[in-house]
Amino acid sequence: MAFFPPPPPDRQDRPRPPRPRENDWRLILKLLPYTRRSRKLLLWSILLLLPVSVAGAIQPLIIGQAISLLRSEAAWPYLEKMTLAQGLNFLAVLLLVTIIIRVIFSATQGYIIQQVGQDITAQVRQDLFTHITSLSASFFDRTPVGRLVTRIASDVEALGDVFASGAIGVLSDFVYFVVILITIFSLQWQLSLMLFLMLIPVTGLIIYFQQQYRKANYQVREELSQLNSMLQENVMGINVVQLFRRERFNSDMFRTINKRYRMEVDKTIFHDSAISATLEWVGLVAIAGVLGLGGIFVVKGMITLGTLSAFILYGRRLFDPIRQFADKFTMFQAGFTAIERISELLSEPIEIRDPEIYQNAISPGQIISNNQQGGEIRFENVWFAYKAHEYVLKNLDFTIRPGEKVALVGPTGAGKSSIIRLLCRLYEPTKGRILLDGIDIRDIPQAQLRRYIGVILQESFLFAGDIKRNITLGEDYSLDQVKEAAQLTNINQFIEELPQSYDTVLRERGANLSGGQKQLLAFARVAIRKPRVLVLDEATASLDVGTEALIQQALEELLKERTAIIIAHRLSTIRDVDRILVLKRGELIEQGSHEKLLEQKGLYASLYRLQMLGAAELLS
Ligand SMILES: Nc1ncnc2c1ncn2[C@@H]1O[C@H](COP(=O)(O)OP(=O)(O)OP(=O)(O)O)[C@@H](O)[C@H]1O
Repeated sequence: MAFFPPPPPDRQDRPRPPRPRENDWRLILKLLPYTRRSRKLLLWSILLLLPVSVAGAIQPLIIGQAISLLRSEAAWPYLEKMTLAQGLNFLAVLLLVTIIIRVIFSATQGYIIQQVGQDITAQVRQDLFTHITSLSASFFDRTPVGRLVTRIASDVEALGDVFASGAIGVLSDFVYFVVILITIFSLQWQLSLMLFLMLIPVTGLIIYFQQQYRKANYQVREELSQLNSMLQENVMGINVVQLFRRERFNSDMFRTINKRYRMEVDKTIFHDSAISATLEWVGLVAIAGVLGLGGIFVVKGMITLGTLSAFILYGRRLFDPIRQFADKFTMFQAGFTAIERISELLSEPIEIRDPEIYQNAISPGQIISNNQQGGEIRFENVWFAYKAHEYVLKNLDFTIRPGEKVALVGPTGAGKSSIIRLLCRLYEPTKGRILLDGIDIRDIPQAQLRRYIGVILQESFLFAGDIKRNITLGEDYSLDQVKEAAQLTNINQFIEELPQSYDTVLRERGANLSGGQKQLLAFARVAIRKPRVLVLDEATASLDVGTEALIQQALEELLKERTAIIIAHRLSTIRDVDRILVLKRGELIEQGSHEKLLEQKGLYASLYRLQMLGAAELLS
């Protein structure tokens, strides 16, 4: 059986309803540490807000003054001292200056903020990657890969958008809004008050639509994760899909999820459009109001036509930041959803940790005395359950001596692979403990533990990249060491016959190699690390007879003076091991040499007889 088991069936279930949401402010606070590195740049972009807003806010005032000049109404005192042409020229230059300030400063601010946004996004992406790769195997049992990919890719992207154009944009809209409010109230309070009062229903609507949009958006992201999971699963399992003619069936399933996704997206579009339309409408009503009330004031001589013109422009500009906020709001809400989902993932506990006090951690080799070889494995009353109370390993208690070769045998699902997963600390025992050379494996740093134990699975994963890197896996080994390992595992000749030898690039998952070649590479990968304990989980099952002969020879070399645990369904391949442990439903029911177990006439003997019978029938 494969080392990493298939996902439990409930994995593809419909998304769980969203958890109770965290307060938006608390979500933003979670991001604050990420801004630390960019503090200076952020400060600069905030400082630029004021000149940009003031320059924007005085433009209607300048236009109003120009109209007052043209109509010979009261204007600013120093304008009245000038001729009409001088006054208009002065106002035109002033307007130009405000435009230039706005263009230059906003562009600079935009550039700075994009940089900060990208920096923060990169940090979050990195943290997520590091965190995800540190999570235990049980987390991956319950989380579809597509969901993780969505979080690292599109959720982080949505977060980046918030920073790149949203966060400071909203702040700048707010500052602009406040500066305009102060300006208009100092110009004419009745008209200003009317404009201000119109903002109250708008705010109410924004809050309502914000909530609706947020809900819909959370579902959109969940459905997108489902969509990606399904896509990923179908691509990974494309052979099965095609061999079993599941194309149409899977396509129908995909259509259902796709439809659900589209329906959720429709909801977000509805709320998004509703808010823009409402704002547009309220903005127009506000201008009509200003015209009506302002017209009366002009007739009564309370204000000049210049001031009224300025107010009409302000009417639009006051709603501009709100309209822009509404536009960004979509992105902002998507960003909040993204932060929520990302922080959910970041707060996923790392269950398997290195010992607290790292310095005190011991490596198994350290305690081996000179006359001892090392590599003793001891399971001490080990119980283990993937799901609470459903024990798949029950009270296992055995010792494997240094250098001993032990085979694990038992029917499917007996718990053989689980034993190995516990030994490598991919999972922790529910009860009991596992000792390596007398040390609890929880006290051994994981890096050392994994170096001490070399595991070869039935199907080894190869990465896209060259052959050498697939053997070294990024560690510091010389080409000679790589060659030596390849020679030991009989794959050297094959590699050297390739056009680029050790630099030959493998496609993703080693798609350009045969199953046997992949397996031989996996052997080399372990051989170069010279582990004390060797674990083979059905490692030779996928090899043809010729390759197996090659491997058998390599194995003999590899197994010399090493402790080894071998899982093999073909019992003929494990006859020569020192001891066979027979498992049934998680319990150790027999142990001994091949001959001794045959004499016992227990489960092993009947399994062996069955296999021999099968082989004889095949031969006849
Ligand atoms: N990730 C998992 N989550 C839940 N249950 C699991 C998981 N992996 C395995 N199991 C269950 O644990 C039991 C033991 O599985 P294990 O893979 O250890 O068996 P095995 O003896 O290696 O089987 P095989 O001979 O088929 O490889 C099985 O009943 C299996 O269904």
